[in-house]
Amino acid sequence: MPSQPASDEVRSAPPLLAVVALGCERDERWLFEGLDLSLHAGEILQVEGPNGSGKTTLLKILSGQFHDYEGEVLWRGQPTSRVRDDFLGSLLYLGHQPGIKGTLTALENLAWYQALGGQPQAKVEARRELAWAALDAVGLAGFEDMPAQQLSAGQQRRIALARLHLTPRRLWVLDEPFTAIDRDGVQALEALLLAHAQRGGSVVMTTHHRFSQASRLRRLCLGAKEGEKAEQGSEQGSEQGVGGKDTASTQGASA
Ligand SMILES: Nc1ncnc2c1ncn2[C@@H]1O[C@H](COP(=O)(O)OP(=O)(O)OP(=O)(O)O)[C@@H](O)[C@H]1O
Repeated sequence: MPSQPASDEVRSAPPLLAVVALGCERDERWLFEGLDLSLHAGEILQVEGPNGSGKTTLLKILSGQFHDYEGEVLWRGQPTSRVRDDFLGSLLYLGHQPGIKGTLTALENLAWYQALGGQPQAKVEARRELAWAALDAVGLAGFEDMPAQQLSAGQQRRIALARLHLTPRRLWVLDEPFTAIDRDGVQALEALLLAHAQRGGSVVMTTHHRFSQASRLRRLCLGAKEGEKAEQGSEQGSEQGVGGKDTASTQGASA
C-alpha cells in the first residue's frame, strides 16, 4: 500500500474509481441511471438505500462482476475493461455472504485465499505467519484450527474480514461488512477502514451501520425519492441521492 499521497497529487490525479452516466435496469425496473461519481485516494463511500434499491448490484458493477449496465466504469481514468489486470490486481471485494468454506479451518480458508492471489510469491512459512497474524487481528487467535462451520456467524464473518489484513489492495469494495459483528468488532473494523483511507486506499461499502466518525464518509443514497435526498452532511462528507426511472427524482449529480 502506498502512503497517503500529498494533497496536490490527489487533486491532480484522476480519481481511483469513477462511474460516468451509469444506469442499470433489472426486472424491467431502473435501479439507478445517469449516475456519476468519483472516488479519490483516501475516500470512503457508503452506499445506502432500502432493500432492493440496487446497492449490491452497484457494488458488483464496480467490482467487475456484473456487466449488464449503461455507462462507464473507470479505473484511474481508463475504462476498467482496458486496464483489467491493473484494476483487478488493485481490488479486494468481500460479498454479502462470508464466502468461506465451512469444512476448512479458519487458517485453511486464508491459505486458500492466499493461493488464489493473496501472496502467491511469498514462501510457505511467511504466508502461514501472515495468515496467523490476520486471524489474530480479527480476534480469532485460538480458533485457527477449528472448521469454519463450527464457528459462530460473527466469527465466520471475521474470517472473511481477515482478508483485509492479508491481501494488500488499494480499493476495497465491501458488501455489508459489519453484518454479525459485535460492538468491539465494529469499532475495530471502523478503525481499519479509516486507517486504510489514511494510507491512500479507498473504500466503497454498503452498510446500514452508522459510523461514529461520520465526517470521514461520503454517502450515496440509492432509491431516493424527491425531497428525501438530504441527510446529515458534514464538513468533509457529502451526500448524493439517486432514484430509478420509476421514482420522481432520477438524479445524476456527481458525488
Ligand atoms: N440475480 C438476479 N436476477 C434478477 N434480478 C435480480 C438478481 N439479483 C438482484 N436482482 C434484482 O435487482 C434489484 C436490486 O437488488 P440488489 O440485491 O442490488 O438490492 P440491494 O439494495 O442490495 O438489496 P438488499 O438491501 O436487500 O441487500 C432487486 O429488485 C432484485 O430483485
